[in-house]
Amino acid sequence: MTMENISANRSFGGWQRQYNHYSETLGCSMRFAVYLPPQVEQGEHGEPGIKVPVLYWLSGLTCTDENFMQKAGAHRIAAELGVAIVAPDTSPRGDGVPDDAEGAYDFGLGAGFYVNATEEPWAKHYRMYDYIVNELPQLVQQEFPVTDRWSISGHSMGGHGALMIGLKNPQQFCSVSAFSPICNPMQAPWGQKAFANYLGDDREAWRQYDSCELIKIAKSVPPILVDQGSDDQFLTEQLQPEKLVRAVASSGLNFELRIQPGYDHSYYFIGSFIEEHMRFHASHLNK
Ligand SMILES: N[C@@H](CCC(=O)N[C@@H](CSC=O)C(=O)NCC(=O)O)C(=O)O
Repeated sequence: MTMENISANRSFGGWQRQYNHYSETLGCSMRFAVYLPPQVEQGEHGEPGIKVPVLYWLSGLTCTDENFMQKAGAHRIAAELGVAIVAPDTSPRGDGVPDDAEGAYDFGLGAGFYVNATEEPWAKHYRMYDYIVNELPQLVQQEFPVTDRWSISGHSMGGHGALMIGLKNPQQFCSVSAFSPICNPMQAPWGQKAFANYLGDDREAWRQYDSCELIKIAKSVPPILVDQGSDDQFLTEQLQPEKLVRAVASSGLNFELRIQPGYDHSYYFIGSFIEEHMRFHASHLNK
């Protein structure tokens, strides 16, 4: 696996970098961003750098690897805690990758929904589940000074991705968190559109990617933290956190959902609580 460094910026004593690489899983060139905290270069007293744990961040509809890194304000706290952040793109892209005919923001490019598509013309490239769970972590482990302690978080479509991937891979992630996740995509317009196109009409095939369905059958899951703004414009129709609460009820799982009064769906909300999520993840990554 080879990759090309396309940007590098000093940030809070560490480095924000972007890379291009050819993804065999997705059949196209992909860009991702990584924040490496100062600890990888040098210890506090001049001792050699160390390997650090990783937080994978999955972004929402219309995003690339850049939204979170530029808008969330996570670098300062990642630098303090000694946690690397990896932010992939939200779909395959490039020549030959099909898009929604109308260029809709909620399907196709920028809207991979973190599933492995089985329907044409999507099945060849739209394999974001395998990319996030397998190919990208392998590349990150190979190329960066990181440990095998990983957590996962995300926003909206990426919140769905983080919850779903964490629930399906409890051994791989030390903790899971989400901002404003699409909790029950099988029952939400964004999810129904994506799943019908990527997975076909058989709703049984949708269950494997729906957090509410997965949580009902989960035996052990990593600790989960969810934040949801009470004034989120997508709350009732698309996000439906009450369904997640209902699915978790009486399960005994380590799960907390907090409704944050007055907050909306934007990165101002993420920026307001990212420090708490980073500290939550660090407490589990460093166990
Ligand atoms: N119509 C809007 C919708 C796009 C939007 O709100 N995207 C959110 C994620 S929504 C769920 O996955 C987002 O994170 N946008 C990027 C940002 O930097 O705010 C539109 O087309 O803008």
